[in-house]
Amino acid sequence: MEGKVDVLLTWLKKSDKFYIAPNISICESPETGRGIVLSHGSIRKNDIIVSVPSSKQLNFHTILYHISKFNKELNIPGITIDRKPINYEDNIIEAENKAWADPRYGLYSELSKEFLLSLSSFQLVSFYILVENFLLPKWTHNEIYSDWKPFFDVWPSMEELRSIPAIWNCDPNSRYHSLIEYLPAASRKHMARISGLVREDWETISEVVLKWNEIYGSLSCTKNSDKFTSDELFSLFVHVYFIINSRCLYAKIPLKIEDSPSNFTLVPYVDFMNHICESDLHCYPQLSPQLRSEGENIIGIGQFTIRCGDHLYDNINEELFLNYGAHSNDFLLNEYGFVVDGNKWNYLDISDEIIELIDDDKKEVKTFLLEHDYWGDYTINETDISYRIFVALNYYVTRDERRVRKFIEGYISEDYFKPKISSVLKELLVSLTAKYTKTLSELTEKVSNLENNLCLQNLITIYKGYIKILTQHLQDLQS
Ligand SMILES: C[S@@+](CC[C@H](N)C(=O)[O-])C[C@H]1O[C@@H](n2cnc3c(N)ncnc32)[C@H](O)[C@@H]1O
Repeated sequence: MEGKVDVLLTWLKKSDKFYIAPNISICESPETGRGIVLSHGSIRKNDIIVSVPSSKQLNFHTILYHISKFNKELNIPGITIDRKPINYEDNIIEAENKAWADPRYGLYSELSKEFLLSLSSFQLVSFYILVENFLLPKWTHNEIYSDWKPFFDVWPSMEELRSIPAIWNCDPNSRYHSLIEYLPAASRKHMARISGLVREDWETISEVVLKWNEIYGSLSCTKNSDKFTSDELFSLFVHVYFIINSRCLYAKIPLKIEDSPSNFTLVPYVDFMNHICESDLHCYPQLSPQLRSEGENIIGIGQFTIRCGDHLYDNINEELFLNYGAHSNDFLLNEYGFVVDGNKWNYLDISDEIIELIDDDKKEVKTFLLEHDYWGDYTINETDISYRIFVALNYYVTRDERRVRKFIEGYISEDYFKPKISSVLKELLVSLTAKYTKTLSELTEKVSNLENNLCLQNLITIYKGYIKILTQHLQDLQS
């Protein structure tokens, strides 16, 4: 990887707008992959760690710009190449000549402005990466590579992404499909939602990808060898999808402001930063708008800079971190494929268990809770049992509409209901603890029989986190 990082830096340094602190470097570990570390000296508050020009980022705008290098009719003022009026005949001859050398002239010219603008960021970025990183080298017998190759080459392999549950579910080649049954309910729901998005996005772009694969893969003289099978293409798409999902950084995309999941950019080198649970302490991102000088072609959305937060980095080899958000282990596992021991943002979603307990035949409890907007979404974190759980149990146990309403309105405190609901609550927490302890021991036994157990270890960490939360509240109830 060291050589690939050097190539990446050489590529980035071609832009005089790229800056990198002289005292950082890349480290690599089997648990966290690549990360940025301090190599000497110190880095203090507001120091710039790395700053990447707009033109070196991959996002909805820069991709449209690059496609317009090949598709001369793609014209979106301020985003695509600012062209002089074109002579159509010359243009066709030029395109035909170039198409022999680089298939992108022909292919990207097939993409209409309407089609491109109708795609979400995820769809356009994954489509573009799939073509540039995988299809182009295959079709051209490794003669033509994308300009983004130095960036692509430092991304994780599919094997490195193996602990993401939606990959176990979507990728027909995944060896971890059997682990799905051990996913906690929250993770299972999250996995199902992401799997749905993967399939939806594939549905949208696959028509063009499969068609191009047919046409260009068949031009070869080496019998079909340049064609991917549709399963291979889908696997590659899944790989690309999770590279994007685990590395994208929030950034406003002017063409996609209304579609919040589309507001992201991929930023080389910045995407080596690993996550830390503490928020507002470590490094932080800044996006400065593009300044346009006269006659200059503007590419992209703005310079992306990472600065040092309050934490002083002054230990050699100390890792520089970014906080990806206040995320629980269920969230981190599903979006990024890792978990953190003792993650303070962990919580437990016990909606299914509470609903099973309180949903009586007459639907009396459900009707009351629905009417007051307290049906479902019942969670517990390290410090609190959610107010919603108290409302639900208070009504389930007492059926005292008047007093529960007053509790909802804040006129009656928890102290009135606590003695009434404590045995039901305790029973529930005890049974959940027993359930998770059983799953934990099954997983622990399984893990000892497996060579490569990262995926199982992650699940074990999640269940240990749940048991810790439950034990804490049981102790509180006992005291
Ligand atoms: C934005 S990338 C960070 C760079 C990444 N380590 C690499 O090798 O390229 C996010 C990925 O890094 C890994 N990662 C980030 N923070 C981590 C952490 N605290 N513990 C374990 N893995 C982490 C996960 O694989 C995650 O999907």
